[in-house]
Amino acid sequence: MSSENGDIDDHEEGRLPSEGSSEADSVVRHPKWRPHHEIPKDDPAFDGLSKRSQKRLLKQRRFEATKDEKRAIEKEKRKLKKRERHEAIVAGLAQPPPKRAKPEEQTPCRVRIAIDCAFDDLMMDKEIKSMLQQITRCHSQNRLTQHPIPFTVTSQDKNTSKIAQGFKSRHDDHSRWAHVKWETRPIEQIFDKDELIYLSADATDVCETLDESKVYVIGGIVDHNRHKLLCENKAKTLGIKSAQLPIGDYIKLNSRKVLTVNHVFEILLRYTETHDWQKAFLAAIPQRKIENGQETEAGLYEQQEEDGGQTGDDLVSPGHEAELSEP
Ligand SMILES: C[S@@+](CC[C@H](N)C(=O)[O-])C[C@H]1O[C@@H](n2cnc3c(N)ncnc32)[C@H](O)[C@@H]1O
Repeated sequence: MSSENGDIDDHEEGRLPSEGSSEADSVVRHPKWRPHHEIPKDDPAFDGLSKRSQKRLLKQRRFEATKDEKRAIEKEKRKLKKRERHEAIVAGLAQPPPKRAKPEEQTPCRVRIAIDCAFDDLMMDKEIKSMLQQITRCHSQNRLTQHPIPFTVTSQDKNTSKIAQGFKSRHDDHSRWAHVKWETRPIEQIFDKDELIYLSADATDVCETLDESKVYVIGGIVDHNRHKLLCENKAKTLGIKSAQLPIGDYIKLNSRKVLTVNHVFEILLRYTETHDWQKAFLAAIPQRKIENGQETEAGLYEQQEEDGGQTGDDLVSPGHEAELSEP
């Protein structure tokens, strides 16, 4: 962009700084282009690295340098949101979040869910972390309702499962969570194939209702769609029926309809309460993911989360938001 005196604006993103060369002035770079001189020449950590690795290291350093500041900003934002929500509740403009139910006073649903955690090897460490948080959130949702859905987390051998090890290192007393079973065996060894329905956004069949004699399997993976058709293919290989949620019949999403484990879990939970898919989707899927700004209630219960006040969205690491909508 030319400034008033006709010079090239060096700050315009994607354009080379003016260095007197008319050729350089006319070259338009990719918006993510940054000058190479940012890579420190006298830092031995960069020696011998490929350009790509140098950039990665630089990016990591920038991230480390700004991490605390960004966290503090996020914390402030959360505080503000919490205050706003409180004020809205006091003013009668929003509903107070439901209270946690005591396990002994809850009546579990007959519908069952299994979270198939046999995909550790396909996830990076931060994705494993995200998976732990998503499972925690499923449990948190169960604690807020009178009729929780019992769920089994499968493939949880403590010697081989990164998820099991992750929970252990968090000193979480997860093994005592109400309405949750931790199974070392894989799904196909625990349940009869006939009672299993593998949920998959890629399935041809659509889940019209929830059948109390079935176990609905959610693929316990955060993969940002690197592994396309993963669960659909697994269901086929095991000879298990698969089905997708009827999202398209009720709401329009801004992007693809692959959801996170906790969102799928919450949709099923809300459906068992209301028997209304539309209400279930609007209650569980974040507003920004829904086209035409249909009012959602997603996040209404966030304050009561056990996972450090994180919202479902927070559970997705930066740059990985795609999976909410999905990749
Ligand atoms: C992040 S997704 C996994 C995506 C993975 N690439 C795949 O192909 O299965 C996590 C799980 O949520 C469930 N899920 C997500 N979106 C769904 C949808 N629209 N319908 C049914 N199940 C869905 C599936 O069980 C899926 O395995």
